[in-house]
Amino acid sequence: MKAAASAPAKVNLALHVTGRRDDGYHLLDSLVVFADVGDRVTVEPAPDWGLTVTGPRSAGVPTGDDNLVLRAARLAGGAPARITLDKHLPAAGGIGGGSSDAAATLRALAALDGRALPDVLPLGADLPVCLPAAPARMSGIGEVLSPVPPLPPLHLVLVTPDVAVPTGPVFAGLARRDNAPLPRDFPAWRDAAEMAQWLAVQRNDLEDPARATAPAIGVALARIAATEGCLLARMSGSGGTCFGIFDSRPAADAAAASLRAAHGQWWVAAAGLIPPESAAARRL
Ligand SMILES: C[C@@](CO)(OP(=O)(O)O)[C@H](O)COP(=O)(O)OP(=O)(O)OC[C@H]1O[C@@H](n2ccc(N)nc2=O)[C@H](O)[C@@H]1O
Ligand SMILES: Nc1ncnc2c1ncn2[C@@H]1O[C@H](COP(=O)(O)OP(=O)(O)O)[C@@H](O)[C@H]1O
Repeated sequence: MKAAASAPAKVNLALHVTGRRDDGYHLLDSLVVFADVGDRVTVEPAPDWGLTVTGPRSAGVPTGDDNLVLRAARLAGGAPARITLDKHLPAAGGIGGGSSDAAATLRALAALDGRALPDVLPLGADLPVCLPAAPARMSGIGEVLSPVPPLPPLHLVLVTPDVAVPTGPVFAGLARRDNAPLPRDFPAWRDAAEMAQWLAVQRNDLEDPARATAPAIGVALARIAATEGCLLARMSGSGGTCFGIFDSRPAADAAAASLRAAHGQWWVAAAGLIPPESAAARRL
């Protein structure tokens, strides 16, 4: 018997850094959504824990105990399983690959034999939001999740220039750590254009330090913004994945095709959002 779960790409539509705790972790205020592209995790009972990493983005992904998939599975407890991780998302890209994989592993193990999903695991600030994989306002250092108004249909183009951007050094490069939070109340956005307008006055405070580390991010943002129909171009997480917002799938597909043609070494994907609370969608 096998069970599988999808690990959708996490996208920080806005990410404000509002402070820093005594332990060095930063306080965040972020609007997080999940795209319908991602990795896939399959589990099957086995005498011992094991991991195989496959797929077009498997190169360089750890295959041992340092992979978040195995760490999450062991910490959650229960009977061991053989885990296959099919990697489609670029690692170290600001779209939560490792955290989303870890969350998908926990969902797949729960589907396999009914074991409980742990509430808290010491596995990274992004894991809590990746467990439900639903749109959320994320604060604290990532552990405080609150609901957001229903989102309008959004079509994204995700672009990872050919750079891996480690998260810690980007936080360390912040010029200010006491930036303003997102507005207290979020409006009910009626369509993609209205949402893009609202997001345009929000920020990703990690963009400047990430661009300083990896200038290709600035190039990607400019190229996405210049595609036809792009309503807004921004960076997700600590980068280097950037995204454009479009109001239709054909517009997103056309932009993705032109970016792919011009930048063969970039990872480019057109995507929609996974429907909130949809377990079926998470099994993509
Ligand atoms: C920035 C965000 C935004 O969603 O996304 P990514 O760029 O990783 O996708 C996350 O907060 C990243 O979460 P995650 O990747 O799980 O981070 P962790 O492993 O916990 O931390 C890696 C390093 O980032 C810094 N860090 C992370 C989160 C946070 N709130 N404050 C921090 O200062 C710390 O230096 C830490 O050592
Ligand atoms: N399942 C995994 N997929 C990708 N990277 C992983 C995984 N498990 C551990 N890692 C390590 O975590 C680092 C950060 O990767 P990732 O979680 O994809 O990035 P980000 O935090 O920028 O979203 C990688 O450089 C890699 O060494």
